Amino acid sequence: MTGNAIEIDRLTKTYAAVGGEPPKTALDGVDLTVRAGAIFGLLGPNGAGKSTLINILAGLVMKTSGKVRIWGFDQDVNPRQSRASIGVMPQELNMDPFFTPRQSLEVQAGLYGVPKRERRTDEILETIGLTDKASAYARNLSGGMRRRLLLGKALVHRPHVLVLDEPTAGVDIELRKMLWRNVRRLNEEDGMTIILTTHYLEEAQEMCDEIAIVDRGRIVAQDSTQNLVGRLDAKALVVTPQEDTPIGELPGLPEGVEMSRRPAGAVALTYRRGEVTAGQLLDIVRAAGISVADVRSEEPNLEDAFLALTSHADEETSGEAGAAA
Ligand SMILES: Nc1ncnc2c1ncn2[C@@H]1O[C@H](COP(=O)(O)OP(=O)(O)OP(=O)(O)O)[C@@H](O)[C@H]1O
Repeated sequence: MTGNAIEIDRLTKTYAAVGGEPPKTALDGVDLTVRAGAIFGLLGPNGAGKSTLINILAGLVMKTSGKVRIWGFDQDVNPRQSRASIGVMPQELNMDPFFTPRQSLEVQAGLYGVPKRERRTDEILETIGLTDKASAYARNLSGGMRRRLLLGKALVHRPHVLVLDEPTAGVDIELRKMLWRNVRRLNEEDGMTIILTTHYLEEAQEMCDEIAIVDRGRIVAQDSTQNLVGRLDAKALVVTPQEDTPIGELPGLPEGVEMSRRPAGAVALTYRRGEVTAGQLLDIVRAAGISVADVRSEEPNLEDAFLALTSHADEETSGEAGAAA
């Protein structure tokens, strides 16, 4: 497919009231598209609605309203085809302790209606590095092995779209590397579209070519990783003055340059690339009679972008959110 792997229009989910708790709106009008062939990151603070979104894609949670299309198939119109187009590696490790990895993969393939001759159980066992544990009971597998088995189960029906919900939460470095190697290979060699949630921003920055940030049930940003990082106040020049020339006001700062205070009398001047240069800012500082003791430049990263978009500082004090980048 050359178009979009996922198209979501005005998706809402309200969980019904339970035990004195009011109803909870977990998704509030989400519009989201994921390009076929992308490695797409879904980021957001705890409780933002990421799992709800993924579980709706997986067909595990019923949406309240809105449209979901997976690989071109509308979930309401073609539920079987849309379900067959997606594989989900869930967060939790619940699996039947009396199944071996081989049996688990076979049962899963059966559930998806994959004919026996088309099953790729050995190949998947090899991919997830469980060939020598193929006949061990799941209860005897380590946490890392169980997680790999969950990945294997998500692959039995050769889905076009693979969704990974926090795949590397709490796993060791070896397993994390192995998972990412597999994900990259599935994306590059098999052309699989990958959607993942992670709390590790560095990982998202490294792995994903596109990212959506979810906050309180809404998408607050969706862009290429590069643009997302670059579109916030792109750089900050941190200037520390000599003690005898503290920095007060800085007349002549161009519009769009923000000044925020740092420890030891320093200030951070946040500016956008292309609009002004560090040299011009330093000239303005010197023209204000300030002797510069130290100057350094800060590059933004995904964490800055994330914090600026989800910090909610705008509710209390307007305009502070992006100033620390
Ligand atoms: N079954 C449920 N019944 C009622 N409320 C729920 C249910 N599942 C989730 N919620 C609520 O919906 C909101 C979104 O939860 P969700 O699990 O989708 O967030 P998340 O972004 O995946 O968070 P985390 O990163 O902690 O997994 C939260 O306020 C949560 O308490």
